[in-house]
Amino acid sequence: MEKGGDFMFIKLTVYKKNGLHVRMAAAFISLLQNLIQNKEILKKTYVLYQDKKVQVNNLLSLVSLKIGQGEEFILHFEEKIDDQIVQQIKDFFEQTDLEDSQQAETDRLLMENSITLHEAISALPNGIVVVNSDNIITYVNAAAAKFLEKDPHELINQRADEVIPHSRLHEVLKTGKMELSKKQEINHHTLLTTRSPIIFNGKTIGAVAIFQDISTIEKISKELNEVKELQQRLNLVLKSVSDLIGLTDKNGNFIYKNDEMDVLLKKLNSVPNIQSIIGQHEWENIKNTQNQIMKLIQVNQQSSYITKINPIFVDDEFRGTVATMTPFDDIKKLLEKIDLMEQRTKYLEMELSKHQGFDEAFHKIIGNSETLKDSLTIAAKVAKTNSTVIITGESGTGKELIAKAIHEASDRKNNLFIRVNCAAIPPQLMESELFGYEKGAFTGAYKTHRGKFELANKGTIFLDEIGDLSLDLQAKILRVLQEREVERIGGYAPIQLDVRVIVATHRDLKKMVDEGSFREDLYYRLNVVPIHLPPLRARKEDIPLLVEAFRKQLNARLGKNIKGYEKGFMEALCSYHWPGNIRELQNVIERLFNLADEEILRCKDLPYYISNPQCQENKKIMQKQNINFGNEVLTFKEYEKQIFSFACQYYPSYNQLAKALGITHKTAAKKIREYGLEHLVGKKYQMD
Ligand SMILES: Nc1ncnc2c1ncn2[C@@H]1O[C@H](COP(=O)(O)OP(=O)(O)OP(=O)(O)O)[C@@H](O)[C@H]1O
Repeated sequence: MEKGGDFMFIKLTVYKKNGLHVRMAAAFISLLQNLIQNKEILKKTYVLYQDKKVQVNNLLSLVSLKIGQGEEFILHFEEKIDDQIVQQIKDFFEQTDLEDSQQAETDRLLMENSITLHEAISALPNGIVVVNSDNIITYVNAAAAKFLEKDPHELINQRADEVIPHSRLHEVLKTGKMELSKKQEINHHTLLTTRSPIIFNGKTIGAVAIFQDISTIEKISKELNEVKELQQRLNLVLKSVSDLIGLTDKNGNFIYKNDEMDVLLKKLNSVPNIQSIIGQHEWENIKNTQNQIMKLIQVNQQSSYITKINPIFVDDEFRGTVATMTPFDDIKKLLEKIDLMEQRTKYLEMELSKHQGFDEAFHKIIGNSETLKDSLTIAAKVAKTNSTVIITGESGTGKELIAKAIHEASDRKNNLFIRVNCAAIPPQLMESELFGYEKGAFTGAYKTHRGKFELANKGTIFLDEIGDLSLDLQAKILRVLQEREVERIGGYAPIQLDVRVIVATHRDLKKMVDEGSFREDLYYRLNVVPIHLPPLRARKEDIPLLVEAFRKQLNARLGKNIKGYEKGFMEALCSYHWPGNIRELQNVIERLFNLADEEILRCKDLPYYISNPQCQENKKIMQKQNINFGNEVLTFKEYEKQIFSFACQYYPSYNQLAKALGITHKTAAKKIREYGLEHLVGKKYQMD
């Protein structure tokens, strides 16, 4: 025994056959508890064996030292112990058998320890499986049974490798080597398994497997990885946007800012908080109202930003803000670009519809001028509807041609296109022409006659020269347009109609309305889709195209083989002002075809007034000089007929003729009809 100050070391030898076995260790602890009543002293009493040091009153620790027979160990007190006690301890190790009282106390201690140990192991969250040297399971705690999804009694006495997937305990039994923290999956649990041999007296008497469930940790770590990945992605996104983005804490200090925001803050050279950008007032506003703000903020002289600040509230508590700023110049430029693109798209759409959109019905309308294409674009669009169309333009500009094309391009194309020249039909016949009559409605009505409107049912009626209709008939037409029904003269019941109405005029209807010669209500009824055809002189680029088209048509029709034109021919045509428009051009070309002996059209064959533009003004004078009244005095009617038969030959249209004679278009049409001179109209116009 050694004593040093308060320290005491007692050297003891274990003589018992099985060394310091469990029962003896329990008896030893029980003895010490009896001898040393002061628990504090006992707590500080240790057993030193080889290089290990354990508390003496811990049975498991003591037994785990595995002190064998004849081996020595040191009992170390940190307090001074009575010599008597020391002697009793020594005696205990020298005595051979335990006394009865010692025996009973030992059993109690052992029992207590075993139960405590069992409870502790059972309650462990880690699974524990113990096997004997034959790899038969001898112990399973509740956690292990749960991982294996079996009752403990189903596992006890079973071979471990038969009931535990990848048990490997037999390997541990074989090698005697510990396997530390090996990962394995058992029934959806991710487990870290430590397997160690149980060695006693140098022999492997069994093995123990300890399973630690790391499923939750695994899940958390996976989630953590995902969060990390997400964060990295978010960082990348925030870095790659050109907007300025930042997160602030509740004091406005930036806790995150992307590079662009960083650059701005550095430029501002002030405290790096959001207040330095939006001002203290706005900041207070956000905090108090919990509202988002979106403002154009001029940060410095050069730059302003569309700034959006969203407050972050958690459980009604203000936690900070998310700020995004978009350079306003960028947006302005973008808006300008969008505007430009929109304009371009519109232009391209229009161009496209001009080139592609026309129905085949429009292909016979020759011309490439913008003005004509604009008119055709409207015509092609309106063809698909049932709207009333009014076509205006000088005589010979192609009003009827367009009206027909609209009909041909419409769903009505398989039904009739009925043309009514309102200037050519005498007013007294007009009503019966338009609306028809019942048998016996008036003298001479021997049978029922269907009017043009009726004939055009399901098709199109084209009322040419609508401006020449009497006010009375205008009212009747208006009724048809409103009611979509006609009543034959002498008829009793109205007839329902489905007619598409297209009207045309060379007159200024608006002016006529102002003058009271055209009904205002009808004017607005008709003016739904106006299409204006420009005169040929306003689209001279179409002349070569038209001439070429007429050349081909006439070659085919007249069996000729005119191949081209003399130099200067086209120029002469283009410098003429074509008062009779395309009809006049068509007639001139046809006349040249008749005159041509060669394969080309020559300038010398052109009418004098076309090849010599300076003579055009003299034409009227020459015409006037040509009137010959003779020596006989005739009746006024006969003179009138002579005047009309002379004059109408020199003008290609009623309109021009009327202008030349200083009368209305209507009167001119009436007189020509009256004297049956229609076949002479424009006859000498080219011949002059
Ligand atoms: N763009 C064109 N392409 C080919 N031929 C055309 C074109 N425009 C008109 N024409 C032809 O010119 C002639 C006159 O056309 P249309 O009768 O349609 O004119 P309009 O304006 O109705 O005349 P008006 O007012 O005297 O009745 C027709 O033979 C027609 O085929």
